[in-house]
Amino acid sequence: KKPETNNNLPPGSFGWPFLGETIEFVRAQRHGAPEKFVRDRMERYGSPLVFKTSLLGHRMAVFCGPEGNKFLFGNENKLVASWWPEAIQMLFGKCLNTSRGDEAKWLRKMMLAHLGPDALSNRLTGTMDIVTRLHIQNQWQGRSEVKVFNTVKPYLFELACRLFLSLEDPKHVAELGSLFNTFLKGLGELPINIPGTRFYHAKRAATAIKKHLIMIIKQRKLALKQENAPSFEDLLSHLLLSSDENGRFLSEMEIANNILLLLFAGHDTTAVSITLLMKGLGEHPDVYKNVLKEQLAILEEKAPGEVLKWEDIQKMRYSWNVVCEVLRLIPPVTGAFREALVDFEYAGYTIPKGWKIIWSAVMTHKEEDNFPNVTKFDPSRFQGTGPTPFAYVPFGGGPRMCLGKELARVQILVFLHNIVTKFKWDLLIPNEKIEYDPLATPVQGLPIRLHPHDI
Ligand code: HEM
Repeated sequence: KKPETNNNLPPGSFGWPFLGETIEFVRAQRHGAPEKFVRDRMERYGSPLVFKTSLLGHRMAVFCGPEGNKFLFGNENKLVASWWPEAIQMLFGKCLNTSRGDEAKWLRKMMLAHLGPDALSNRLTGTMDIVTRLHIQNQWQGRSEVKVFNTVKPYLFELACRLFLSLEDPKHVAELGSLFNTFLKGLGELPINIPGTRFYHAKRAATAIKKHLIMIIKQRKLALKQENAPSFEDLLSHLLLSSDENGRFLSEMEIANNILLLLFAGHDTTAVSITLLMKGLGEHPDVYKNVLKEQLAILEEKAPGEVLKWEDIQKMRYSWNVVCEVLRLIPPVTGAFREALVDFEYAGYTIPKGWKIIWSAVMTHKEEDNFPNVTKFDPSRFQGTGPTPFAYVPFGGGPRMCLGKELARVQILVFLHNIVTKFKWDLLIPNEKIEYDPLATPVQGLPIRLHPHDI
């Protein structure tokens, strides 16, 4: 790297050549306290609004606090644009994650037509309830102990395959699921593509997954051409049939890459969130009782066997506040990256063009200034007007805000409804350690003891 000539850079250190401060950054994540990396440096440099560092081979500026989040979310496509580390870019290929500007806008619009509130309200909520009931019947009922993360992850993957691809064949889903587990392990790595590295295995798994997806895409194309073909109202058909304003359609590989992105984003984050939610409820029996009360009131109004509807989800206000508090204390995603499109000034410092930038949910969520009594588990923080704007950002904000926020809300609440109305549970490992690799996960997968109730 050329030495920096600009002498108005934010305070901070670039650390070791090439490695920079990556080791400290990763160590904080693996110890379950990613905010420590940011907090230590803020203390060292006199609580600046931004500090510099070097991570994953890049010069970076870390923006601290709600003002930083507001600035970055409000300047997307003007001063900054979404950016992901090379390993992620190489594993996903050309897709929404690696797109910017108008291309990203078009992709988001197209996907939101299938994943936004309209689609969820009309069809998807009921489907999720049916799949969830079956899952609980097969994987939870009759068992006295389960590992929550290991149990919900395959179910959420199965659900994502069904919602996005109408793929239901258990053998095919299990095969893809196993490739996915290898793929996920490479996302937080340096892109060193030599046999034996996690990245190398992840790259091979990504190629195999995309091969499967292309085969499914080709079959669907044929099916859509047939007269009297069954109607597939899923994301895949939607991506195949939608073009931009110039009549451009996505190529088969672009569709495969985007579906790979959604399968990843659509199951791993929610599996982690549900696991953390079960942990939170296991630790706070009073909160569990209030959630149960709300969910029973919804259940009592339904005819036997009737599935959940969009209106039922809207009634789960207290339950959603509880989920929000879980995502505040342990945000599954620590934050995300941007790239400076031009040289610009922030908080009196220059951020040079090309530098990468981090916004951090783990930091703002754990600041006493933003959340009084910050370590207390208190869902009532989300009543009324809620937290300070831009302090609570588990899904990001602005034009690149999480595309699956609504889908995640429905997935989590549908699961919560079904699980609390059937079971109470105890945590078998109190204070089980959480590790970020790259998402927040209890190291033993959260083993619990189940106590079914008769309702
Ligand atoms: C509780 C669960 C979830 C959390 C905490 C979460 C969090 C996030 C975060 C922090 C970002 C980065 C935003 C940024 O770059 O500023 C993001 C992006 C994204 N999420 Fe989620 N997510 C969740 C669930 C989902 C689901 C269920 C989907 C499925 C469809 C999804 C799809 C995406 C996509 C496609 C992006 C990229 C958006 C873009 O670049 O424009 N997420 N998510």
